[in-house]
Amino acid sequence: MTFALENLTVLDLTQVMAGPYCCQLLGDLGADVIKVEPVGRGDATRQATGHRLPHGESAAFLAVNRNKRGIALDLKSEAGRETFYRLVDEADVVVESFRPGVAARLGVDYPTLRERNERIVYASISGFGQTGPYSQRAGYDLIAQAMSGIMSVTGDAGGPPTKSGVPVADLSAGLFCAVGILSACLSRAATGRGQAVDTSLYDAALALSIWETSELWATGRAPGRLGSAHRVNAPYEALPTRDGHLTIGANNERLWQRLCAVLERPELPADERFATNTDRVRHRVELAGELARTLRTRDTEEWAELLLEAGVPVGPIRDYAQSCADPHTLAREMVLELEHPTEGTVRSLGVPVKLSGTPAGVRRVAPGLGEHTDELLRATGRSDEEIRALRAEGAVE
Ligand SMILES: CC(C)(COP(=O)(O)OP(=O)(O)OC[C@H]1O[C@@H](n2cnc3c(N)ncnc32)[C@H](O)[C@@H]1OP(=O)(O)O)[C@@H](O)C(=O)NCCC(=O)NCCSC(=O)C(=O)O
Repeated sequence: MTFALENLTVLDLTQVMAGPYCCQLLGDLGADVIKVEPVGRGDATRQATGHRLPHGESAAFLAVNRNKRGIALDLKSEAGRETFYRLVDEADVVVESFRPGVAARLGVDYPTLRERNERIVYASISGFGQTGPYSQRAGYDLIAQAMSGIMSVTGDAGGPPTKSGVPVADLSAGLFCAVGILSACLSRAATGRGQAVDTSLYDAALALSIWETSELWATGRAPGRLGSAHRVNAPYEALPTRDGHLTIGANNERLWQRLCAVLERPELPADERFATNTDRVRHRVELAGELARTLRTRDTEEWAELLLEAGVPVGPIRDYAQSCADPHTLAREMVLELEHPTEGTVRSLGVPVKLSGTPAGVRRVAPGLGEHTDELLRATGRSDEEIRALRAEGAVE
């Protein structure tokens, strides 16, 4: 076996980011992912205004659709739907991220597909889930971050509500969905039956809010914004140096003592305001002021070197140009260079899970719209003549 999921066939009906990211992850781990897109336009991200590579490809589309083959089907036509059903007969997993109700209208909902293939694992990603008062609403990452509470705790105290810089609701919905799919596949190995997997951006965003909800339930008060600081540990935040900021995470007694030793501030651990972690959290602003007073005497790099030598977890704040060029990033294969047929060399993020026996890998760049339509139709038993007829009636592209 070369790849962990090489025996898994996934039909990817998803669009934009959360669903495509989930399916790409399965593809990175070796699944045969077949992206099924509408004829003519494809996934909205192909067209969306956004960053274009020199020959016109959407950078965002390429970023979440590698390791997939592509077929374009008009699921509103009978022939297109029948073609999809043939793919379902041979597939293990279907993933969709339509607005709830759309899959049923298209005839690709779970009850319909289960009739064709009772082993199918059917995963849905939606804004708010398949049940509950908001289930019929469309959803985006921004809305989930707002309504879950994430925006109320992001940003500086006293500042405006802020969205996380990366779409955490989308990405975590994709990740939770992948965990759900793999769990359902393991369960199917024992029972022979598939099941539905229901994940949403909203549930995922709330599920990430571990410290925040534990604070709410422990204190009875909704937590507020803390900038870069931690809710229950101190010192643990970005602190100013002579030329910038350094993030310092000295959130146990040993690390706290070492930090004070490197800063040559032995009076701080003796100060009763800072005696225990609870005291330090309570007096966090004063503590940050004390630490900043010393940290401002040297540059970020100098402090980082001294503190790392003492084993204190610290790091400078960098932009993506810096992090992507870091030798450590490259050593961990977290930036890959792939060959695209029209764009030449394109960069892509590496896979953050390293499997020792069946390592994940990138086998192909994102497909063009309908790039593998013919080969996939042939695999479902269609003759060249039938393929021509399907294409002529607009059922496939
Ligand atoms: C993303 C959306 C808001 C986009 O809304 P819409 O543009 O209205 O798309 P919908 O899903 O409702 O439906 C798309 C329409 O395309 C039709 N459709 C889709 N595929 C096909 C094919 N293959 N053939 C024919 N027709 C098709 C489908 O029937 C619908 O038409 P009709 O049948 O005629 O209605 C919604 O899909 C949604 O809430 N999705 C779930 C959550 C999600 O994944 N959100 C985006 C995460 S990314 C994100 O947040 C971010 O990047 O930021």
